[in-house]
Amino acid sequence: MIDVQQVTKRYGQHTAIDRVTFSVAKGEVLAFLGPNGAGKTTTMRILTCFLPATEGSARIAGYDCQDQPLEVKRRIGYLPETPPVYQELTVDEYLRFVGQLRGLTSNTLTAAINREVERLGLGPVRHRLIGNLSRGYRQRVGLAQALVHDPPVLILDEPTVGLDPKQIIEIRELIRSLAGSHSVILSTHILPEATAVCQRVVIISAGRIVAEDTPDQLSARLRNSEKISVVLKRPPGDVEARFKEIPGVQHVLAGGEGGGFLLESELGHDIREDVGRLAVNSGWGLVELKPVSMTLEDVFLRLTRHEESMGEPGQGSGQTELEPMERAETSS
Ligand SMILES: Nc1ncnc2c1ncn2[C@@H]1O[C@H](COP(=O)(O)OP(=O)(O)OP(=O)(O)O)[C@@H](O)[C@H]1O
Repeated sequence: MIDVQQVTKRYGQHTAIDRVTFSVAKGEVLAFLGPNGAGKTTTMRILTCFLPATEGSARIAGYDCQDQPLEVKRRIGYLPETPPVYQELTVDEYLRFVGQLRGLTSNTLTAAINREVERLGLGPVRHRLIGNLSRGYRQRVGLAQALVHDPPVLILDEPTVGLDPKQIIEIRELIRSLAGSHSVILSTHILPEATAVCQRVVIISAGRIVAEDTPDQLSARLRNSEKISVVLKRPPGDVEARFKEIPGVQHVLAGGEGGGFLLESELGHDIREDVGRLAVNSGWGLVELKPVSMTLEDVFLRLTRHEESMGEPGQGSGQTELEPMERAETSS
């Protein structure tokens, strides 16, 4: 239903997204997960025909976002980060206005408005001015305008930002209820939101897709490698290379201050004895050696943390961040 192939967007010299490729099946809810500035809004804007891609192709229901924007727009509902509502209209008036823009007429229009008012629990406020509504209600009105023409595809950009916990739960439930009947892309920087609401997660970092899977599979991959934490008082300069010589060690990460290292090995390959022996025999001052478990959150942070330290996508260190997931893939 949504097909994005090798899409790149450059703003002048700055590459905002770099060869982004993913697809969303009919009735599927996909999370587009990434930290601020990763390129989520840029991708949403290309899909909704607000921006042309510099390279690559984006298609919705078979129509090209660049060449057939009217056909695409007929088939999508879009909720941008800030809901596009008119404060001086009532909810009813606004939905009527949007419905008419979407080409709905008389009976169909009234039925569509009633359907969305019911679906979004807007009954108590339908005759109130939007400007006087709480942020949660305004967000629901934003969703109602995206749904009023009953599009097969919904594109939601950070739909729960700024809402209170109760409102967040309500909006998430609503999005979940759209699965099956609608194809949805939900852009978010909140990992639990992605895993709670979506059937599949695409993780974007510095304009590149760094992982794509179901929430369960992403977690399962974590269990496919073993990790130990090692702390040394006197690590030598070539400690990482020395650790890598141990059979089964796949990856060594320097863990910040205090001589800490994270070693990853194949599932079922217990490297603790070899690591301990090497550290003790070499006089490195072994003070800690323990297994660690990583959560999905840890992996997300590792996949995306270079965001702060690197700018342009495609310039080097992003590859290092990719390795843990790629390695997990080969061992699963
Ligand atoms: N019009 C623009 N001109 C120049 N650079 C831009 C423009 N819009 C976005 N960018 C840059 O492109 C990159 C991606 O921005 P984008 O808004 O798509 O990220 P995002 O993942 O949606 O982040 P956020 O959640 O903060 O909105 C950022 O580095 C941003 O500064």
